[in-house]
Amino acid sequence: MSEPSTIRPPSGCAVTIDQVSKRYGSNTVLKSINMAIKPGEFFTLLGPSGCGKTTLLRALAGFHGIDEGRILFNGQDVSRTQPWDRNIGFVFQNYALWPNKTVFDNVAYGLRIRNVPKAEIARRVRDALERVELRNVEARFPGEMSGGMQQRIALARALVIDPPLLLLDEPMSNLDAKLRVSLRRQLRDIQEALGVTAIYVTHDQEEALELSDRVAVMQGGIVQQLGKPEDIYASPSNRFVAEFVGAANLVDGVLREGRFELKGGGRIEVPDAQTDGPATLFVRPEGLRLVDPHVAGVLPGHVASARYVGRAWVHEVQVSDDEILIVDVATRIPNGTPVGLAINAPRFLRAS
Ligand SMILES: Nc1ncnc2c1ncn2[C@@H]1O[C@H](COP(=O)(O)OP(=O)(O)OP(=O)(O)O)[C@@H](O)[C@H]1O
Repeated sequence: MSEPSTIRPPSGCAVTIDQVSKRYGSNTVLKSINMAIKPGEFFTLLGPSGCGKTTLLRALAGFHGIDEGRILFNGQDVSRTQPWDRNIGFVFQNYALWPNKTVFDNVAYGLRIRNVPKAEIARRVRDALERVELRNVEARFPGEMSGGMQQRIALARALVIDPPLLLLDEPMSNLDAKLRVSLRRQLRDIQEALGVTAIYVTHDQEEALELSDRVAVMQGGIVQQLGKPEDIYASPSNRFVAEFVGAANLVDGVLREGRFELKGGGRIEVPDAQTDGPATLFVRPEGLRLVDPHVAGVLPGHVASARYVGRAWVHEVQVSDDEILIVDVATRIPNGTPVGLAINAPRFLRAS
């Protein structure tokens, strides 16, 4: 093992992932990953099950090694540094609290192994619990507490050592929807107040978009797109990203002289389209408007179905035998009604 190299800058640390690859036998689960995460950034690894996001997070923590590449904290190579010398806070999906230890002992653990004096431990445990808005719970046991409280204790335990880097592996996935939303906000407030760098793993696109400064969308051990939530949502770089980060209409066809001709028939005016040729139209449901089908340049169709999702009625509009587009509308329109579709901001992906 190399000499102890506890990395402890005053606030959030910069994380560089440089050409990192990881194999399990013949299965390469991380393929030359490159990322530069800024100090104090809230950065999310988003992707479906098996894409490699947990493997990457655990490699950052030092829980397992990497086969190629380097991991740098504030410019310092930690690829071979043991987990306890990386000085990171880690929050697990299942909380990983010790059931037979009190809340105090759970939170104090990281300080005790660092030989912090007793009085300071008491103060820092109290401060960490207050930070997650838990008071008078030190003597209780995790099993007596709700899932949301247990996750806040796990967060307090990660933060008590004052880490420059906080790693979180699907920490909300066992909680109900309402609690997830309130905990998200609390987590983001705490992260910003402390200035700690956070790297968060999730398969929940809504969570990723709401929480993050930047998101890396992963699939098959590769980063498909890395950017700000609004850019990834509005301008996905390919079909996978378009479909993974929200509802998407993706329609194959040909661009010709300011019009998009759908493969299955029908056309729509797209005066700003730059190039002609085969293309895939990409538009979110909220980017389509229902208009009079007789207006020139709109795509005619009829309402095939509608379902209520709270914020809107999601309508399916049949525009050809094998093409259905989805559009958000404030009120329900009966099935079979002839409608026209107009596009607010069409974008085109390379043809597939
Ligand atoms: N210890 C291991 N031994 C062998 N293969 C593994 C091991 N851990 C993970 N894998 C494989 O590596 C790939 C990536 O797994 P990983 O857990 O990183 O994905 P993930 O995106 O986090 O998915 P999930 O959300 O389901 O945890 C998967 O194919 C998985 O089966």
